[in-house]
Amino acid sequence: MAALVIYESLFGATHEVAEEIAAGLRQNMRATVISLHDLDPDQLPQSELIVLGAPTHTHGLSTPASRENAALLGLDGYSGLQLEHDHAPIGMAEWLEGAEFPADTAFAVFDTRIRGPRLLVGSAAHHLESVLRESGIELLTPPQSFYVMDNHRLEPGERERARSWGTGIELEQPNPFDGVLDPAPATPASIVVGHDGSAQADDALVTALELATALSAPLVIVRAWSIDTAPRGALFHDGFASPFSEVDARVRDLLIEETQSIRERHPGVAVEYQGVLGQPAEVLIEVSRNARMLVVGSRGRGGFASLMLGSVSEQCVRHATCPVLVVRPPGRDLDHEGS
Ligand SMILES: Cc1cc2nc3c(=O)[nH]c(=O)nc-3n(C[C@H](O)[C@H](O)[C@H](O)COP(=O)(O)O)c2cc1C
Repeated sequence: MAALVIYESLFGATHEVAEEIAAGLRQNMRATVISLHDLDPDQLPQSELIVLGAPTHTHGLSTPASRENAALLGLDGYSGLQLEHDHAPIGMAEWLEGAEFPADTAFAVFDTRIRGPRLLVGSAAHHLESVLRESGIELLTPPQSFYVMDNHRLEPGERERARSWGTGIELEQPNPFDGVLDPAPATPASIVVGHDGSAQADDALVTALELATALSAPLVIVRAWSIDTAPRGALFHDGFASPFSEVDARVRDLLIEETQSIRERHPGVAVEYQGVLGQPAEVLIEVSRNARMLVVGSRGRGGFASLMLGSVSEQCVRHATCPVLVVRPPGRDLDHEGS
């Protein structure tokens, strides 16, 4: 999840607020702060959330004339105010006229202004809201104002308020289970084989490849994963939880790597790989729903314990909707195992 806080600021107050809001946002997502004048348009499509902030000038967003007045104030030497930029050719209103945003971007807006009834002092944030609304964009959260004193500096406590407003902006998180409990079903001509990385899964794979060769059938090799069995380092990066689709891809890569030497013995078989979050039997039954056959090892990584609890192969035999072949390890007598 990434947010971009874009601000316009003449004397620095809106800039300060933008930094605090970004610090708050970082509790939940990555956040970058950028002045309107340094913005690279390529940054816009990379952000799920865009927060826009501007100072209130003459009741709304700044205009060329109001910025000129601000520049005079900043240059008079008495006010103690320093301009953020020597030259600020455009303001938020002008920039928005030419800006293009990806359709699914979420927006929030804020301003800095003098404390007082909005009808009297105006609000750049409300102006921003109506400009965005004209383009069909609705805000994620109501416009927010942060107050400056007569000297244009932030009132005490406003930085803290800005930070907690940032923390409170919540994007609707994509459902991490979207799609994952709905793995792609194998085609009716395919043979599906489960592979959990165990020696017995290798045996099942050898048999499945032999059958696929004999029947000229495509093969789907499936590995189910859970939080406990996900590859090391796949669940988090840079301190953020990876989307499950990314972990699926890592599991799939590992599956390709671990089954390569066996697969190479049957170069004529068309093979597809799937890494899927879910309970192994459920995933295998789902993928093989319409398939020609499901092939599983008699035991997976769970060994004896999983056999006692009802092994994957047993659940597949009971519940799969296609024929199931359970491959015994060569030269072993299952009747006497574990006793
Ligand atoms: C030309 C000019 C016009 C302003 N008009 C308003 C106004 O109508 N309402 C208001 O609340 N503040 C007004 N202000 C005060 C600004 O809101 C204040 O300068 C701003 O919040 C400071 O933010 P900045 O440091 O990021 O530029 C005005 C300031 C300037 C320089």
